[in-house]
Amino acid sequence: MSAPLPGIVITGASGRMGQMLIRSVSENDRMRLAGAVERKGHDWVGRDVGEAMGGAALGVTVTDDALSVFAEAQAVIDFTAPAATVEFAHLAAQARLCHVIGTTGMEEQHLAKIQAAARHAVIVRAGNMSLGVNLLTLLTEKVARALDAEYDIEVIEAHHNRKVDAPSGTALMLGEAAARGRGVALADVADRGRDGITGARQTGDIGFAVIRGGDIVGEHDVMFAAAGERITLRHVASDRSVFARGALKAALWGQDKAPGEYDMIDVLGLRD
Ligand SMILES: NC(=O)C1=CN([C@@H]2O[C@H](COP(=O)(O)OP(=O)(O)OC[C@H]3O[C@@H](n4cnc5c(N)ncnc54)[C@H](OP(=O)(O)O)[C@@H]3O)[C@@H](O)[C@H]2O)C=CC1
Ligand SMILES: O=C(O)C1=N[C@H](C(=O)O)C[C@H](O)C1
Repeated sequence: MSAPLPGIVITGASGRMGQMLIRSVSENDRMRLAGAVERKGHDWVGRDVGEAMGGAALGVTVTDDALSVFAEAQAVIDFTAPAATVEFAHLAAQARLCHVIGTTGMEEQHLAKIQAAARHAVIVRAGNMSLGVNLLTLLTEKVARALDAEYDIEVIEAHHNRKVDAPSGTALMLGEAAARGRGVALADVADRGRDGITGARQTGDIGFAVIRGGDIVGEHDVMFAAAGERITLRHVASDRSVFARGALKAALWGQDKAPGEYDMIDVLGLRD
């Protein structure tokens, strides 16, 4: 008899990523959809998640009781909001299932709680789950290491008009990679908001610029600008399925790992 397929729970089921993940999990023959979670009072709670999405029934009823579905599953994929993710991390640690976190906009207080939860369960967290962006972080680090501070580093990101956090999680990942390449701490050199008489750019700063508009899925440039030349590394996501693909891979990868916090570089086997 073959082993049962790992059961996957999706939180924030009605969201842009939630719906993409429900579709991806239910179409994947290496896993089964084990639950769909929405917040208390949401009008999807109590409905079949496939029907709530406007399609065929999937045999999974949306619940607001996360722990009840976590207890019967092997992984939860969570693209929601920082406060919700901290709560889910606590429940996932209780149920000892793998928690894949795509949520961005985390502050220190959220990260500390997630780190505590990772003592009891596997957590895979990344501001961007796509293969392309994770490769781009490695390239960014390498280019930043090769160039001196005469090359001004600017990270430019563009997203849809519903996005609530800025700079994006991906932009911050790329900024961290550039800072690592330079051998500095991003917190010491990040320039995140320019407006008015800002003074000239400080040598060594890593600047961030943010665009919000329409239905842009996610675009990121890392620019290295010097006198007489400019290098730009670019990633363009045109479909959210690239994020879902990485998240599903992470959920399977996490099944036999020891408790701890991991990222997509671990999942993709790209760590030196
Ligand atoms: N790491 C990656 O690769 C990617 C990360 N993201 C990140 O994922 C997150 C979600 O993005 P997106 O899908 O576009 O956002 P949406 O706003 O479309 O979806 C968020 C979902 O989470 C739900 N939610 C919020 N709080 C709770 C809660 N307490 N309990 C249950 N559900 C809750 C929302 O419900 P409600 O509508 O009721 O508020 C909503 O359904 C963002 O942080 C985004 O930056 C996005 C794409 C890729
Ligand atoms: O909110 C989004 O949409 C996205 N968020 C992530 C981020 O903050 O970088 C990843 C992706 O760019 C889409």
